[in-house]
Amino acid sequence: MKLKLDHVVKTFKDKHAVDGVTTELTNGVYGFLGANGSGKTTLMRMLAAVSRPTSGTITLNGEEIGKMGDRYRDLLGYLPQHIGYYKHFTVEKFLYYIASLKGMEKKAAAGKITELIEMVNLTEKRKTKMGKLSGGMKQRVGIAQALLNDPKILIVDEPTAGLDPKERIRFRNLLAAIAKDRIVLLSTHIVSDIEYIAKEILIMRDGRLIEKDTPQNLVHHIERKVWSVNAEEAEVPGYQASYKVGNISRQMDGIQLRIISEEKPAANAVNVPVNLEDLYLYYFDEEVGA
Ligand SMILES: Nc1ncnc2c1ncn2[C@@H]1O[C@H](COP(=O)(O)OP(=O)(O)OP(=O)(O)O)[C@@H](O)[C@H]1O
Repeated sequence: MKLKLDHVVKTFKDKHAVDGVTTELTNGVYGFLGANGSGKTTLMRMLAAVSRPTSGTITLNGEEIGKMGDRYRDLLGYLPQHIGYYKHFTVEKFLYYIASLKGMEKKAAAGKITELIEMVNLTEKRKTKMGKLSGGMKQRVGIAQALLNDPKILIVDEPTAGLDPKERIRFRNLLAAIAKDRIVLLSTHIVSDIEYIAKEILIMRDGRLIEKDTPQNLVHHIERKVWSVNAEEAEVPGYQASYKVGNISRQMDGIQLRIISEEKPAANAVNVPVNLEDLYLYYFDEEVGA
């Protein structure tokens, strides 16, 4: 299966929220990484056929998704950034409700719901009201509802916002397992969400796709640009003014700064192994995602 984007643009008045994205996606997890406002949600909504491109095309195996109508929706599972959960519904009732909206027969839905509740590890909570679940549990119900129709394309927009680290790991593992024979598109600004599971990372900035590569290649790309520097407290502001500074660790014998720089930033600077958070800092000159 191949999802192809060709010069996709979405404009709101004179704002180019998505500005000419061209790429191809096949089975596996793709992590869309970008700062707030970089256009991830706008792109996800177009991929979910909730909105249409202002110009450009999105095709699935050569057919424009906007023209496929229900045939596309039947292949699609979508967990939007904000989803209404009906807090008085139990987990099970909520899933039956979504299944009926998707046009599933009750009998088929029953088997699928049991299977999915098990898969997202909520069997003990199936009779619990949605309002009583933690954020992570709600997101897992969100994934379950998106998987009801056994979609071949799963789109999840910022799924880990508000989850604690343990819930994030669980969610990540769940997506990795799901992605075996599906296209999974995940948008996030948290590097660790996709570090281990993404086949490729797509970096978005100002509506544009500025990089698309495997995590390993992206890291390799900045290999000689990540430095560790020993400094005195008084030197820290100077480094911060001149360089992109990541971690600052204060130790017994001084301060260690992690610096992203094309050139060696100090005589005592040494190159250190790169991680994806360095990548985020390299591309987005701002605070590193949690
Ligand atoms: N309906 C709209 N009307 C006007 N501007 C919009 C609309 N939707 C998005 N935008 C603008 O388009 C840009 C991209 O927004 P988008 O929500 O796609 O970014 P994002 O990367 O998903 O950010 P976030 O993580 O904050 O959701 C932003 O500047 C946003 O203000």
